Amino acid sequence: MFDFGNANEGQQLAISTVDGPVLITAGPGTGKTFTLVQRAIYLIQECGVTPEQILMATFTEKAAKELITRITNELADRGISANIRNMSRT
Ligand SMILES: Nc1ncnc2c1ncn2[C@@H]1O[C@H](COP(=O)(O)OP(=O)(O)OP(=O)(O)O)[C@@H](O)[C@H]1O
Repeated sequence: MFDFGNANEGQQLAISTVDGPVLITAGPGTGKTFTLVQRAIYLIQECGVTPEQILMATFTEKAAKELITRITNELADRGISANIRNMSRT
C-alpha cells in the first residue's frame, strides 16, 4: 500500500491517477510540488516505472534543483536508490 504521507484527498487522487494526463491547478504554496514529487514516487514504487523514464520540466534552475532534492530525499526515505539528473539548457 502506497504511503501518501500528509497528502489530502485531492492530492492523493492526483498522485495515483496514472492512466492519462492530470492537470493540477492550485494557489501558491498549496502543495503542487509536493504532489508532483509524490506522483513520481508513486510511478516508480507502484507502477514499475524507472526514474529514467520520467522527464520533469520546470522554468528555473532553482526549481529544478528543488525538485531533484525533494525526489532524491523522498526516494532515500523509502529505501530506493536512483540517479536523478538535471538536464539544463546551457
Ligand atoms: N496535504 C498537506 N498537508 C500538509 N502539508 C502539506 C500538504 N501538501 C503540501 N504540504 C506542504 O506545504 C508546503 C508547500 O508545498 P509545495 O512547496 O509543494 O507547494 P507549491 O504549491 O509547489 O508552492 P509554490 O507555489 O511556491 O511553488 C511544503 O512544505 C509541503 O510539504
